[in-house]
Amino acid sequence: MALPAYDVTAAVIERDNKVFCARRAAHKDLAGFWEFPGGKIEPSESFVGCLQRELKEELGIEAKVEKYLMTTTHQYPDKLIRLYVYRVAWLTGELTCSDHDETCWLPVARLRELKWAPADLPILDYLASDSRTTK
Ligand SMILES: Nc1nc2c([nH]c(=O)n2[C@@H]2O[C@H](COP(=O)(O)OP(=O)(O)OP(=O)(O)O)[C@@H](O)[C@H]2O)c(=O)[nH]1
Repeated sequence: MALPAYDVTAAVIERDNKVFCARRAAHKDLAGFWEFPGGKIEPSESFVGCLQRELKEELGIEAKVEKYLMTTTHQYPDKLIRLYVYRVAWLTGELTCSDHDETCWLPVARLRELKWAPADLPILDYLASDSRTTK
């Protein structure tokens, strides 16, 4: 039987030359793994609309989705994830985390110190080679 497939958006938010990282909480799948904030696209929702909604729900911020960066696909044992990654500017709102159990800001060169969700590893490669991202 075919595994379920999900379209998921994820945000690379940079401030002061550091990237925002969030750890999946104990009640979630992939608990303890780090990820970029975002979530599953709901029916008839746009990718940008999904990301803005998720960032409002999870972090309490209004965000401007600035640029599409990449898509990465990963087959987990129980599902296929297609991750659509965008560079996002944090516009307003105090960043408070309701969905993750830990967060941090790291320069791109240090992102690999965290244990990332396997689907995210190509994103780290992308950021390391992206001239716009501060290393
Ligand atoms: N948001 C996000 N999800 C990721 C990343 N990497 C990755 O493998 N995923 C996977 O993509 C899926 C996103 O689901 P989610 O649980 O965060 O999304 P959601 O809040 O919309 O869904 P829910 O209502 O089922 O909890 C999870 O299976 C998660 O493990 C990432 O960097 N960001």
